[in-house]
Amino acid sequence: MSKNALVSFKGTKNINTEIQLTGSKSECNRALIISALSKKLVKVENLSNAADTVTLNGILNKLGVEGNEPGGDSKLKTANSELVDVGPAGTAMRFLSAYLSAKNGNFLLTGTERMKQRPIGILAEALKTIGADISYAESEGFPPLNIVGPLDQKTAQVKIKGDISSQYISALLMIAPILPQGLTLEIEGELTSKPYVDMTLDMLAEVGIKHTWNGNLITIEPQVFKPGTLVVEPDWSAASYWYSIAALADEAEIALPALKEKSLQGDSQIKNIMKIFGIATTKTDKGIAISNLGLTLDTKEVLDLKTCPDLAQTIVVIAAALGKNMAFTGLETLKIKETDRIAALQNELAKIGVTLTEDNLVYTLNTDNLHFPDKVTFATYEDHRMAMAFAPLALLINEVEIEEMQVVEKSYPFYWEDLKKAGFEIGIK
Ligand SMILES: O=C(O)C1=C[C@@H](OP(=O)(O)O)[C@@H](O)[C@H](O)C1
Ligand SMILES: C=C(OP(=O)(O)O)C(=O)O
Repeated sequence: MSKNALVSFKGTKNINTEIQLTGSKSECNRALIISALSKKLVKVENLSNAADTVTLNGILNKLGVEGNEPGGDSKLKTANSELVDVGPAGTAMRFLSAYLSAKNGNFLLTGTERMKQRPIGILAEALKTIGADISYAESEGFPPLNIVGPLDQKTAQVKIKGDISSQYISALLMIAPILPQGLTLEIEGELTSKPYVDMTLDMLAEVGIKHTWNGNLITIEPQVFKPGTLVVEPDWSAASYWYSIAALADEAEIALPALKEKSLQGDSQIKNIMKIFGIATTKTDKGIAISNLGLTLDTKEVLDLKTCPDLAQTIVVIAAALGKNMAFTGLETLKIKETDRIAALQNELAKIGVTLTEDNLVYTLNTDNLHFPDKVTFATYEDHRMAMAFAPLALLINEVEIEEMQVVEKSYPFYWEDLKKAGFEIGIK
C-alpha cells in the first residue's frame, strides 16, 4: 500500500553531512547490457540499488547469455513467448527492445501502464529496418512489443529521429558490435539528451569498441568486446537533490564521496548550473563537497536543459522556491517521461503560488505570488523525481507531505534515509 512522507526540518537550517550516493542507473543499465552482450567477458562493479537496475539485472540473469548472437536461422517457432516486464524502467524497455531483437527467443516485452504510453515506435521501426521481427502487442508505436529473435540483418544503414529520446540511439549502438554488418545510424533532426549518447560510446570504448561520429552519422563495425570491468560512478542526478538542499538551507557543507567532477554523466553539469544559486563545488580527496556561499546571482539568461532533462525538476523547483522568475528551454521531452513532468510541475508549483507557462517552447516561471503555507501536500504522479525535487522544500515550509513516498526507489531507494541523516524528520502516513 502506498504511504506518504511527512517531511520537516526543525531549528536552524544548517546542513553538515556526508552522503554516499548509489551508482548511476544510466551507467549501470548500459554496463549490464554490455556485459550480457559480451557474454560476461565484461564485468560490472558498483551496481546501483536503483529499482530500474535491479529489475534489468534480474531480467538479464534469468534470460542467460546463450543465443546472444544474431545471424543464424535459429528462430524459435514456438507460439509461447517469454514475458519480460520492465515495470517503469525506460532505459530497460528501450535497451531490451534492441537486445532481445538480437537474441534467440520469442519475447513479450512490457511494462507499467505508463510505460505503455511512452513511445517506442521510432526504435521499433529502426530495428525492423535492420531486420528485426517486432510487432506491437497493443497499440501501434507503443509497448508492449512482441519480439522474435535473433534478427536476420538486412542492412547496416538506418535513419533515426534524434529529438524524442536518445535512449533509442543508445539501444542500437550497444548491439551494433555483435551485428554481422555493424550499424551506421543517421540521426535526423536535433539530438536530444546528447550526453547520454556520449556515455554509451565512452562505455563501449572502455571495453574496446571503436566508433566514428561524423556529422550526423555514427558508425560501429562488427567487433569483439575486450574483457574488463566497468566501474559505475555514483549518480549525479541523485546528487542534484543535495544541491537543491544546499541552495534552500541557510548554511550547508555536504560531502559526496566518490563523485567525480569529470564524469561520464551529463548531469554532472549541475555543478555549473548551481553557481547561479550560490552553490560552490570543490574537489576533495574523497570526491566532491558542495557549500552554500549565501549569494545568488540575478540571471536574465534562458537556461537550456536539453542536455540534462533529468535535472529540470530539481532546477525549476529551486528557482521557484527562491523567487527567481527564470526561463527555460529544452523541456520538450519531459512530457513523455515517468509522467508529463510539465503538467506535474505546473500543478504542484501552483500550491506555492508559482506558475510555469510556455510560449514558443520557452517556459517561464512567475514567482510574484510565491508563498509558503504552513503545510503543503505534493502529489508525485509515479515519478521519483517529483518526490525528490519537492521534498527539500521542507527547509522553507513547516511540513511537506510527499505522496507515494516509495516512488524514489526507481533511482534512489535510500533517499529518505539520507534526508534523515542530514537532519530532516521523516514521518510516515
Ligand atoms: O540513456 C539514459 O540513461 C537516459 C536518457 C535520458 O532519456 P531521454 O534520452 O529519453 O531524454 C534520461 O532522461 C533518462 O533518465 C536516462
Ligand atoms: C526519465 C527517467 O528514466 P527512464 O526514461 O529510464 O524511465 C528518469 O530517471 O528521470
